[in-house]
Amino acid sequence: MIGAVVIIPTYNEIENIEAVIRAVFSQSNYIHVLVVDDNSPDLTGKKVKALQRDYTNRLFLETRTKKSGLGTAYIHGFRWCIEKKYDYIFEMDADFSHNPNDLPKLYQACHNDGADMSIGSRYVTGVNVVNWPMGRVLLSYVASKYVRLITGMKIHDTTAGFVCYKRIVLETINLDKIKFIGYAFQIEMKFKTYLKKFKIKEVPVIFTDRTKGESKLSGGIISEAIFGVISMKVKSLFTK
Ligand SMILES: Nc1nc2c(ncn2[C@@H]2O[C@H](COP(=O)(O)OP(=O)(O)O[C@H]3O[C@H](CO)[C@@H](O)[C@H](O)[C@@H]3O)[C@@H](O)[C@H]2O)c(=O)[nH]1
Repeated sequence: MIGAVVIIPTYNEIENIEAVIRAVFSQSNYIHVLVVDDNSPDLTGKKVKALQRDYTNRLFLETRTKKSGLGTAYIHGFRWCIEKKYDYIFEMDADFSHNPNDLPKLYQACHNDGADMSIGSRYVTGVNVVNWPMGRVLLSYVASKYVRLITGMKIHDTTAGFVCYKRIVLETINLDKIKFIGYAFQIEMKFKTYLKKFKIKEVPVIFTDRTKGESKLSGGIISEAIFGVISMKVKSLFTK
């Protein structure tokens, strides 16, 4: 996976971070990792610094002062990766809900199969989610259908957070104008990619709920997604 970097946003992921970094590096001798940590009180960032000795010039850490949301962590990471001229830029959770073994499939969709954005999708063939409580599966599945309906995007998993972008996509989208921070951030990135007519390909994956640490999902994140999608669609109609 030459020219590829995986951005891993972290907040209190001390129980997962070492294993997930090692699992990513085991996929390829060329892949790089950027961790964007929000000064986690459990010292996730310190752990990453210690691991940098094992992965010189391949493992990077950006530390922000405080918890500021997943969306802004990714925007911070995107800017860093664009400046460093990586060709393929991944989004991946730290908690193994996204399986690092699927990284090559996402890379291949962009590198060999002509996609500009590939999405590790839970809903291409039914519902491929393991260990999530039924309420969360339903929320996520219904949210994806709702977003598809409102936006018109032909994507099954619109809130997916396991994504590979070609750099050109992130250079084309105006990152200053991305305003959502939670699930809605994932929807907004896909919508802007779709509006710019980039080629999007969904790659089926199995999403497995974390066994260590805690989800940062909150009520605010859900309502941001519900109302944000409508305002995003309405704005797009006026800016055509
Ligand atoms: N730096 C930083 N990282 C964060 C923050 N909030 C969450 N993260 C990191 O972002 C990743 C995902 O966070 P979770 O809290 O585990 O997310 P989730 O609820 O399981 O949501 C996942 O599924 C959603 C769709 O169902 C996705 O929309 C979402 O992006 C994510 O992949 C983890 O690595 C977590 O540490 C934050 O404020 N700052």
